[in-house]
Amino acid sequence: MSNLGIKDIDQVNLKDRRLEIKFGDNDSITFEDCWLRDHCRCSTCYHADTFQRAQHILDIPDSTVCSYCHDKSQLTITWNDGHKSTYTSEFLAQFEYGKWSESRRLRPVLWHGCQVSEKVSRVPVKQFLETENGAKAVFQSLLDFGVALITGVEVSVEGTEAVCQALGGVQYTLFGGMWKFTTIADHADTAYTNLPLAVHNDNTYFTEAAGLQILHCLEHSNGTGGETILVDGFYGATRLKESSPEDYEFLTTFDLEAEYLEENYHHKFSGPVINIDNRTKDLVQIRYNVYDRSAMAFGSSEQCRSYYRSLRNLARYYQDQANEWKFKLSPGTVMVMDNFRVLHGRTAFTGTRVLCGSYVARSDWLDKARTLLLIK
Ligand SMILES: C[N+](C)(C)CCCC[C@H](N)C(=O)O
Ligand SMILES: O=C(O)CCC(=O)C(=O)O
Repeated sequence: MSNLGIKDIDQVNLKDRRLEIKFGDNDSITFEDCWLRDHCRCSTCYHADTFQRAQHILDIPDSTVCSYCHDKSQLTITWNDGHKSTYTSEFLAQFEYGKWSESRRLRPVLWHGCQVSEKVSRVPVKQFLETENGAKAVFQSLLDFGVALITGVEVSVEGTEAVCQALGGVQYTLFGGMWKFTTIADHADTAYTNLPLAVHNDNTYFTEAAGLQILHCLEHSNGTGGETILVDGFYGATRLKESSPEDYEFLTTFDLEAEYLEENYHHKFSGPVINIDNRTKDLVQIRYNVYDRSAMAFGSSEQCRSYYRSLRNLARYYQDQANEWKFKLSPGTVMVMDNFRVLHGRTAFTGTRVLCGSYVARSDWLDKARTLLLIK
């Protein structure tokens, strides 16, 4: 018992078909024999160079523990078919369920109103592109608040593209890769007008909506308006859960259909407006765009009425001016937002207003955050 480090193996007991491992800090983890055999890291079972399992799940023998021995730093099992597996204490200690599960949760910091402006990172483009700390500041701000600003960017599509690439890579959609838009109707969407747009998420009609949306205002001349409005979709959903739990429940389970129609294009997807993680019940994605809802049939009058009641109750939080962060984008500052969380809109405008930007897939920006060790 003496001189044990925190994650040293202290004791191992075999009970039925599971091994209970006690660590130096009195934590204990119980592993099923099938799990242990599946997690054997020997070169027959695991390609250490590609980090992939080497055996098909159907080829892993249903074996039992024949004998085992351990010291502080590792456990070795001899299986009844003669195979030997060795596991380090460090490897095994990661799989305490509560800690493992907690380590995978994202921890968004909910916000409402313009005070978030003081918290969101504003990172000079050179620091973002060339330093690890600059990149970390941008991705941490996206993880915390769902928004980051990058300053001093060259006022051009090319200058913006360099930023989009570093955020995870330009995602190609029907709107193009890097897009530039103004009041010319290049696509069948009100974004391409000077009309106001109430806050929304983009791509509610895709099987997977874009992860990030990047917007850079290249020009706004001879006119007024065109202010950007941002709202934290997780904040409104959380408030709805407190005030009307049945509406929250409805919006997490009812599949709302959304669609995009244009000549030669017809996207359609059905899914909940509020998406939660099955395991933790944490919010994962808000899929909210009142304009892109398709015309739907309902299974019962009760379902139809619940739909209107719950969506309106959520919309009240999203339309509440007290929850808005409203500001004017200016040339040189690139705005990045998490399209799974933050709703964006704009006020009507006059004059010549040109924006450019792109989408980035969620998998691709989370990959950047993970390689920077900001998430597991
Ligand atoms: C960003 N960009 C101008 C290219 C397209 C905007 C599309 C907005 C659309 N109503 C949607 O919900 O997806
Ligand atoms: O014009 C803007 O500022 C935003 C446009 C918009 O909401 C969109 O492209 O989805």
